[in-house]
Formats: sequence, structure tokens, C-alpha cells
Amino acid sequence: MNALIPRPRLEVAPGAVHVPDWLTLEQQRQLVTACRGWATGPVPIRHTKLPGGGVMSVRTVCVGWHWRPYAYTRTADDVNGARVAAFPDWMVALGRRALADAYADETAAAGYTPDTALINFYDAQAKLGMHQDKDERSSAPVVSLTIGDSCVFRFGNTETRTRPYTDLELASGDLFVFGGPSRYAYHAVPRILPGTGDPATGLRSGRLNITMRVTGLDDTGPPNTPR
Ligand SMILES: O=C(O)CCC(=O)C(=O)O
Ligand SMILES: [Fe+2]
Repeated sequence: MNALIPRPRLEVAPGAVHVPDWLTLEQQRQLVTACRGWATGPVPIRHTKLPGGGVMSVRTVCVGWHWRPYAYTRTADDVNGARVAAFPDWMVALGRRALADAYADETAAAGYTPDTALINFYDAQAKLGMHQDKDERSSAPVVSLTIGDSCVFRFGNTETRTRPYTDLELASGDLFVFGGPSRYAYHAVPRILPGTGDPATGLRSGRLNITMRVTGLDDTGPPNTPR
């Protein structure tokens, strides 16, 4: 995004904060490289199959825990059965800094230990419908990062998938955190804005989105079976 025109930090709703231009270009490059690696394996990036028979237009690969509708598991049983890549410590640190900067709350940040990330790739046509992130058993905040093309991000309310909602643009390097009273707000990506990314990130086209979350799961209990 054009650094000459600074965009303000904005609290879209209580607990939902947009921090524009949060990642440096170098951090974006490093994240693109890391995501490229994860996209190739152990579980390849894929269009998630929906229980009704459809497929998502977004392509997704996970680290830490594998998400599929509507459960987290350690192995990608709907893809190739492989165990997902480990959630790296540097990503925990990045998630903590995101929380510290979005909420200006060092205590909340220190207690934040994300253990899964969904890495979404959107081509120019991809979109994501209104949904809540509710497959986690923890209500800890979701940390979202954008790299590449900008998108229209729709952030709604916790009650309905309809209005009231706010449409904002998430651009390369932007951070968006939603937690507290906004943790279960409906949200969507109705549109990608092709050609808005800077190829210097390493991404020639499309949008990369990384959401870090706390699953609230461990490996000792009964298997987390799909509902
Ligand atoms: O791409 C985005 O900005 C949001 C992704 C999202 O809502 C999700 O993966 O649950
Ligand atoms: Fe989501």
C-alpha cells in the first residue's frame, strides 16, 4: 500500500481493530516464502470440500491443526492423511505482537498462544461468504494478516449474517484482529481487487490471508470428531 498516504488505525467494532500497514515489506516476503513451503506439503493447499458437495473458491492450507468443515484435527484426513506442519514459534511471537499492537494490551498479548493458522489464497475470482469462526473451543482473538491484492472485507455483527456490517479494504501488510465482543461476529470477503498488490512481496497476483487462532484443543483427549 502507498506509504505516502497513511491510513488510520480503526476500531471497526468493540474488539475488532484494523491496523493498516502493520507488516514491513520484508516480513511480507518472509511470510510469502513460508506459505509457499506449506502450500507444497506435508498437506498440499487445496480447495476445501464442503459437506453439501460444493468446494470453496478459496484455497487453504493449515499449520498446527488442520481445519475442515467443521472441525480441527492433527491429520488432514480429507486431503492426504498427512500430519500438518508444526506451528512455528516465530508465528506465536508474531501473533503476540499483533495483539499487543491492536489492543495496546501487553498482558493480553503475553497470554496469547495461537496454535493453528489457516492460510487462504484468493485468486481474482475467489470469495468467502458470511460466516463465524466458531470451530475453536477457545474464545481467544483471531489475528488476520493480508499480503498481495487488497480485498473488500465485510465485518458484521454476532447475531445475523446480514446488516449491520462494515465494508473495509484490507491491503497488503494490514493486520485485523477480532476478539472480545467481536470474536463471533460474522465476516466475509466479497471481493478481491486484482492488480492492487505489490509484486515485491513475492506474490505476483492474488491475495494471501493468514488467520491465527487458538483451537483450545490438545492431543490427549478424545478425537475431535466432525459435527
Ligand atoms: O481472508 C480473510 O480476510 C478472512 C478469512 C476468514 O474469515 C477465515 O479463514 O475464516
Ligand atoms: Fe473467518
